[in-house]
Amino acid sequence: MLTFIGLGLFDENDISLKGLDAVSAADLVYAEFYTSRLMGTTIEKLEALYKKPVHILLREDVEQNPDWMMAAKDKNVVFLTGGDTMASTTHVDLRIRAHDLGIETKLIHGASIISAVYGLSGLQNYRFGKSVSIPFPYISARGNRVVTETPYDTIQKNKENGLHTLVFLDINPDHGYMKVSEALKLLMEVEHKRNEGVMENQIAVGIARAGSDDVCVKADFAGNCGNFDLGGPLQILVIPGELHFLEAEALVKLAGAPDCILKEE
Ligand SMILES: C[S@@+](CC[C@H](N)C(=O)[O-])C[C@H]1O[C@@H](n2cnc3c(N)ncnc32)[C@H](O)[C@@H]1O
Repeated sequence: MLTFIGLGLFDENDISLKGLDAVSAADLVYAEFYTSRLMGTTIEKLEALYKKPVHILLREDVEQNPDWMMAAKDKNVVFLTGGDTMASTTHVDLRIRAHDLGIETKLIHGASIISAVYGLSGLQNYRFGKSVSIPFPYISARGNRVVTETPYDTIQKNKENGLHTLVFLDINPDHGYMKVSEALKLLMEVEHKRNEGVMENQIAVGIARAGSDDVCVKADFAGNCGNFDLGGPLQILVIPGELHFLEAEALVKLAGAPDCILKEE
């Protein structure tokens, strides 16, 4: 049996009791932390809680050579991830691979950043369009710095349909954890390059450290990048589309957005 377990949002105590029982009963424990991280804990703390070793998988172990899962044919193997267990396509792919190998699978869910965003911002889940990820800029083969423009386009398309965009921020071994302020600067860079003037006067919502006691939620105009200094990681960004009056009220009262967004209604 291969059991996929979501660890929740912040530290070792965010796992469900069901999840903890499954880890305690497991013969082998694997985890990946490249799609998300639990910033409030360490591998040592997880191992102390589970009373067994946790084997950390690299991206290639998960996406290219998941041969470790063969043990699940006759053992209880658990696979741990930050957040919920199936919130990334990678994990669905892994489950399908297990199915094709004749391995039985089971899911034990955890709190996800996706639903935490709705609660923390007051933005309603049915008003979100396609989500997007912003990667760190990279240097092309010709030596140019390249800023990916797809996130900007997706945000504009969602906005045309009145929809909000959830923007995941890059976690990268070389660059670290992207912050909301950096993401906004990258979006603004695309905007200036295209000479379009919509982003600056657009409300943005930044959320940092969801699930911790130190959670921070801030809404302001995207042009005020300096007001989005939210402290440490992890961070996530939302670019709202049309605001329902309750959503606008929540952003003003719960996230410090300027009052003028209420007058737009
Ligand atoms: C690709 S998503 C993976 C989502 C995860 N499987 C889940 O269900 O929560 C990871 C991104 O979500 C955001 N994120 C995840 N946990 C977060 C947290 N506790 N607070 C703020 N942002 C978070 C970050 O932008 C991070 O790079």
